[in-house]
Amino acid sequence: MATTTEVTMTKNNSKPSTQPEVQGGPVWDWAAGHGPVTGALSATTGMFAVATTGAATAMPPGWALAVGAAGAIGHTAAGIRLRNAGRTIAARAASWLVGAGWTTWAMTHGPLTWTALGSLAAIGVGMGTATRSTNLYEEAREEEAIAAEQRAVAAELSAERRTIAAEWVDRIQRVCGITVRVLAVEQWPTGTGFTLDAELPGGTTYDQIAARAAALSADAHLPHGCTAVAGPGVHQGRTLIDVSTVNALETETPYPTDYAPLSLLTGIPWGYRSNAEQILTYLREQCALVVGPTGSGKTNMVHVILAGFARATDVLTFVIDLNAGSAGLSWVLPALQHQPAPGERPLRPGIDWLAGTVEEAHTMLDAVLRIGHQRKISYQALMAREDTDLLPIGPSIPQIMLVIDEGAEILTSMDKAMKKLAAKILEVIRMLRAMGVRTVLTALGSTGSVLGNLMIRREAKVRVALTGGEKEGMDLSKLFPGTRGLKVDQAPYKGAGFMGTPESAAALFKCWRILPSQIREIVAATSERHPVLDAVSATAAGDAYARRWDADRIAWMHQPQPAAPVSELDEGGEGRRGLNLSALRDEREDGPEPEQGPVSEVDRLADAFMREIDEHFGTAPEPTRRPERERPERPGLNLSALRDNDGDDSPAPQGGAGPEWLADAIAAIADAGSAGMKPSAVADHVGRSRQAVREALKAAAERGELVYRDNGPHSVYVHPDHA
Ligand SMILES: Nc1ncnc2c1ncn2[C@@H]1O[C@H](COP(=O)(O)OP(=O)(O)OP(=O)(O)O)[C@@H](O)[C@H]1O
Repeated sequence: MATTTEVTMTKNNSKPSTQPEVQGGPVWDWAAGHGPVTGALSATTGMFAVATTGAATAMPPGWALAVGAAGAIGHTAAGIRLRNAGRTIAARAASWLVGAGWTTWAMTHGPLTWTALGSLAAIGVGMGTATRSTNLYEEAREEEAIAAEQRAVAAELSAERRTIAAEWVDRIQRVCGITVRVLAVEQWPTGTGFTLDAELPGGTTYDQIAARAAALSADAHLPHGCTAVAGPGVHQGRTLIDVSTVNALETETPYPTDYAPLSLLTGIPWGYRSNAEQILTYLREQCALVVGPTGSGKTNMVHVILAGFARATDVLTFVIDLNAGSAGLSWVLPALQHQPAPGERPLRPGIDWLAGTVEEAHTMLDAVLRIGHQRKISYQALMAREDTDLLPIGPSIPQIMLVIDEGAEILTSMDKAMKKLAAKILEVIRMLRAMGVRTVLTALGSTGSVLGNLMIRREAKVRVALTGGEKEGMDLSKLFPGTRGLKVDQAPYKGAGFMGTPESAAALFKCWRILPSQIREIVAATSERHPVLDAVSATAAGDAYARRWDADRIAWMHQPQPAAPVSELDEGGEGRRGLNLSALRDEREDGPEPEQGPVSEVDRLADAFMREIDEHFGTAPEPTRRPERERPERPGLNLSALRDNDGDDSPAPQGGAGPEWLADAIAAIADAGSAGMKPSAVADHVGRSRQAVREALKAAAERGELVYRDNGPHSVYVHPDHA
């Protein structure tokens, strides 16, 4: 009767055999399952064998009946445990009983008669048919059970969605006085919130809801850092309301380690929204402005921006960082210090040009302007052929992204030298959009004077405000005009803030954290990927560009970075930091060779680096003559790197208002926010006599550059932005 067991277990017994192969005979697989036909065949042959053997050996017929009854009971119990359908259990029990009945009858009347054989055949066919039918029925039942389970989950989900929809319809009605109809609720895959797709009542616009974002968030008891932001829907009568329920901005997320190639045309990621969606910037025609007070994560963000440009195959990045070049250095030094193994190509820096001084910045901006003008002339035919008024940017004609750290401060500086620089930056912004030169400016504060500039307002629509918990001087309404409901305290985390682009409305965002080790990895990973400046541009840029990695131009990069204290600088003159490169050059060329063993080693390395770069990558045409020595410029005033670079208390030789250190003093006072600074603290900061500082600050207040807050011995000077 063992074979009948196999018939009834067909469905659950279909696993492939794991029995080891037996050598020397037919393989008898006891674990193999049966289909309805083989099962019935196996059962009937088994019954026939038992009946003939039993008849021949005079076995008591009751035994077969007893075994059949036991099988029927066992299978009924097993069927119940497996939750088989009643009809399946009945069919299997009946198979056992009919089989046992026939065997008993055949043992009594003889199995070798036509009647016995005929009835056995009929039983076999019946068993096969019944098994097939119960199997089909069980499969159908199983499928139906799965479908029912899915329907239950869906019903539960849609019940949850319906609850959310009803709750938000009520809330919007209560807080905004607008009755919307929610058409869909989509849960974010990250599990950190949901989006409502709502239909607005006639004559209502989504910004009426957007303006009440903070009130909606409070009404919904959302955790800190979570928002309910209404944005445009598929048409003007619909709105999408993003509701974040988990604060994704709180956690520090490392820069994604997939350093895959990017293109300026398909967007460069700068960070992510509360729903973990990446924010792409499209900078073919747009400039960008990143505002972040000290400690907000601005330097980190500049590195993330440079990482994106380094990964792009159609971008060359020029960096101006008068703060001792600190933002750009991390992208140059890994290449400069790289010791290629034999046969290995030297690394190219992650940026294509770094200006750490005012002179170098002028050289760079002049070259960029020449490039732009020459591109306009030389690429006329190409643009006509391509039927476009925008230069077709790509790996063969790369876009130049000019990243200027604290660039907004240069633009608003009152200093004469800075004004000259500012004029060139503005010319680049105004003239070279079509020719593939765009800028990213950073600013310490969103001062009215930065955004008061029409050019910046018009050209820099990609805007970022890193708040990092800082409230002073953070005027989001100036940076994101027309967007209401943004509050600085929604993003009190470093690297978090608000970001808006023409494609993505201003809302909360977070920048990835990028570590120096990742910068080194990206420099290595992208070294072979950077485009080469097109010949037209390289010729226009001339020696200034071709010799940008010359030893004398990059010698400062090897100087110890922390600025020397004022006293040292004043005493020796030797201690002047790497900012004034021309000073280094002059000493070597005009006077006796100074005792600078390490510098000559540096020169040697730098020369080798320059040779290798040109040899392997041909980044620039070989210059035919030494560049004219440039007239040293007075260093600028309003940047921290230049703070200690002054000479004395006398007025600036250019006739600028106040002594040279005044801009530094004003910057420090601005940094102090609404608390302001006492003249004595300013004197300590700039290392000047109190008397001289008092007079200069007073004069600045009279010119309107500072505000004097009279409070007896606690009187302070406050920057107009914070007054
Ligand atoms: N995206 C980020 N995620 C998490 N933490 C960050 C992020 N960005 C910056 N931080 C933290 O904030 C600190 C300051 O960052 P960063 O130096 O970039 O700020 P900053 O605004 O440039 O300040 P400073 O002007 O003083 O250099 C970092 O050391 C890091 O601990």
